[in-house]
Amino acid sequence: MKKVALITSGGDGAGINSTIYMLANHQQINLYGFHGGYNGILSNDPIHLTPQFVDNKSLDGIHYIQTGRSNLPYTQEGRERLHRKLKTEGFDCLVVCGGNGSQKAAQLLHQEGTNTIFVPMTVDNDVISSDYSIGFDTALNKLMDLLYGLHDTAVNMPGRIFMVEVLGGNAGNLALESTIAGAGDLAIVPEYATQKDVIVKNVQKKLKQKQSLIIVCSESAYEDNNYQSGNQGVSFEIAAAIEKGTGIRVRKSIVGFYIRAGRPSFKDASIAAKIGAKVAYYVTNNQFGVMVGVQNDHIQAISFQEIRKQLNRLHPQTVEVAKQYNKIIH
Ligand SMILES: Nc1ncnc2c1ncn2[C@@H]1O[C@H](COP(=O)(O)OP(=O)(O)OP(=O)(O)O)[C@@H](O)[C@H]1O
Ligand SMILES: O=P(O)(O)OC[C@H]1O[C@](O)(CO)[C@@H](O)[C@@H]1O
Repeated sequence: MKKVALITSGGDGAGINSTIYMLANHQQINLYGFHGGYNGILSNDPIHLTPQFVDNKSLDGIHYIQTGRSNLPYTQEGRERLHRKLKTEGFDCLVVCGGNGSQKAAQLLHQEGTNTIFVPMTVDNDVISSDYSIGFDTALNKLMDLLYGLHDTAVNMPGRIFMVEVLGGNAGNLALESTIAGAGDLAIVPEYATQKDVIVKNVQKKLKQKQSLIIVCSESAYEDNNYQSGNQGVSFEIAAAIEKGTGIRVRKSIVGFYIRAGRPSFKDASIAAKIGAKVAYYVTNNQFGVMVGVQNDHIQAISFQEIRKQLNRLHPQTVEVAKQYNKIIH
């Protein structure tokens, strides 16, 4: 039997319960979760995630384990405390589910002696060296729902410009993918950060071709690129410039946080469950220091040493289509 500690860290992502469910149901795994990210390992009692505990709840929007952001792993001293606690409690390994920051901390802990496995989970879909992060598809489905409504109201009451601001951290994946799938007119993304006056000219040009426009703006799509995590409202500044340049009032929506949770889509539940089964395989075969993510449509483990240094980029085919149809300014 392996005694496994599990945390989620950073923002939540729909589907992660399916990963936990598969681990909890493995016959050779005794699974414990700590609420509150890395800090929770020290400050919270472990919750025994037995098959009975996780039964019938794996598709819930509320996660078995609460996530959090923590200062501890940034310092050697903080990490020492984590190592000591996990060792004292007799854990064979730590499974961390989260985004890029959480991945970095997991790598450090592993290097320093705690057996660690990492699972990519963030609506931003920007985890280094994984093509997919748990939670992205559910978030996109929620954005699609908003876009269905905007298209309808755009017909019912024509002649409007809609501006939608979406999460995404430093990555434009949510904004760009929802623009292409949701028939938006323009995506404003940090990877193609643009001056406001250029955006206004682009909008003026588009208004010569159609009456209503839907613009999807990433929360970090700031012309000066000085975005800090958690900032919201950049779309209001861009909307103000568009109003000035076109004389048309912009109807704004900051979508915010409801896309981050909820019941998982098929894709998220499916990928998360398969990742859970693969993590169980690695744990029970004593193979640690890996991220179990997605590469070329396959659930695969990649060693921490192989993880590339550069950030994930937007999907190249989506960018190609966006450029071809003038849905990003490049
Ligand atoms: N450079 C780092 N060194 C050590 N630990 C880190 C580092 N960056 C982040 N962490 C740890 O990981 C936690 C989560 O990181 P962060 O806030 O960057 O979110 P994330 O994992 O990238 O997820 P999300 O995409 O949801 O924001 C931090 O609160 C901290 O505990
Ligand atoms: O929930 P917090 O700490 O405000 O963080 C917000 C950030 O987390 C994310 O939702 C990723 O989890 C980003 O898209 C966003 O910038």
